Amino acid sequence: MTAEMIRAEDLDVRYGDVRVLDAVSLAVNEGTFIGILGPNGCGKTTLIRAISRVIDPAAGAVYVDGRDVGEYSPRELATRLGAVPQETAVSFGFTVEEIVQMGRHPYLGRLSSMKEADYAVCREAMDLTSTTHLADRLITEISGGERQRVLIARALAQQPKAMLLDEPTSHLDINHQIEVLSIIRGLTPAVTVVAVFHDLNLAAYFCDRVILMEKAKIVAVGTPEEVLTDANIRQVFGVPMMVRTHPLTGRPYLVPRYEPAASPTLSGGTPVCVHVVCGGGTGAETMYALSSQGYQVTAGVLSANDSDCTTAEGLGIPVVKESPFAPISEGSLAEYTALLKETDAVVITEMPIGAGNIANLRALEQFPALKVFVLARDGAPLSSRDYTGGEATALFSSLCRNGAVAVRDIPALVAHLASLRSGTER
Ligand SMILES: Nc1ncnc2c1ncn2[C@@H]1O[C@H](COP(=O)(O)OP(=O)(O)OP(=O)(O)O)[C@@H](O)[C@H]1O
Repeated sequence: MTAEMIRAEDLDVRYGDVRVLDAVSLAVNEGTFIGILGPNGCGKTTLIRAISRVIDPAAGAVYVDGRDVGEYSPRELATRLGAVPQETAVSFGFTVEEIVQMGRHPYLGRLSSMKEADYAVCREAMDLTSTTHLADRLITEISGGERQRVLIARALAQQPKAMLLDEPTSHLDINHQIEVLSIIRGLTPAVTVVAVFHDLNLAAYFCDRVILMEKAKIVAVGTPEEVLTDANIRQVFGVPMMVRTHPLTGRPYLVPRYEPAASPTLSGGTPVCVHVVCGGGTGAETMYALSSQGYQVTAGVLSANDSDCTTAEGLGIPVVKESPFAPISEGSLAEYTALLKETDAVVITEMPIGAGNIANLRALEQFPALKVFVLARDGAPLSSRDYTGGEATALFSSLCRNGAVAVRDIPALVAHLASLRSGTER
């Protein structure tokens, strides 16, 4: 069984009357990389500080490597826990090399000085963090990002069994974010790592497990897949997200989207429904724009491996799906026509039309009263996308005779839909 490196039990921390940690418990297994996430002010730094005994909790206990932190001398604790604080302002007058060498203090006797082995550990720590070239510079005269890497080097020089890092990448550019987190990741499993993150995607990629905090409490713990769900992020940060699996890493990645404004309604008070007929990525922008503005969007029929299908699902849009490369089946067609009966308008994007999806257009002929908008953002003639030998072009002509409206861009589409909403176009 994996041993626990850090255990916190029922931690309570207050500042005056304000409780900033409320009965927080957590267990961190040896050798893992845990990310702590949560909105500003929820207590992430306080939790890190309480674990490293920078602050004393009003109640609760912390165990590091099987012992109550209160039983360690500060020196002993420093050989178990290396802390990299959020605040990177450090004392005036020290060189980078001296700052890193401070990491060896827990190993030195009161009067003993650094030995070759201690210098070697410091050199390695500086090497790992790409700070060797800064050795003689004053800590006050380097950039925030460089300082952050120096403080990581100092913590590494402590050769701790666990590292606690408070936003270790907050001052780093993307290159150094990845470099530093790769270094930290590389420390595991020899070192256990607990790090506060603001970037959900970096946490999703680098961490084995994540902890999600909200208002002084932990609200979710688990793998990034388990914790970083749209529902959890929406609850804690109030931001709706599209959660996908990164095609290259297999890890979740999150893209924020706008919370729909108050749902537009038809004059009768019901939400405006818009069905998007799309494919091959031509529908993403339309679905996103309309759902962001509170329209009740549906989509399809789409092949299950079409990127528009993935987008619809990511946006929580009901979508009629068909098996990849199969023609539209009777079942899908029935689902599609059921949606058409309920919708207020249909938008056709600039998708290529072939034998696989022509049924999407044929079905529209059964609903001559339906308001149809044809997006023509690329200005290309329909014939250039018609792979049906002319049937699609003929169907479009017929739709236009029935009053389908060509719109040149999404703002124009939204303007039409808004007049639908106000009842002037019905
Ligand atoms: N020394 C202090 N005195 C009084 N209140 C404090 C002190 N330090 C933090 N707080 C308050 O405690 C709460 C938690 O702060 P903490 O720094 O732990 O949050 P955080 O989740 O790390 O936030 P951020 O993401 O902004 O860094 C906040 O409301 C903060 O204002």
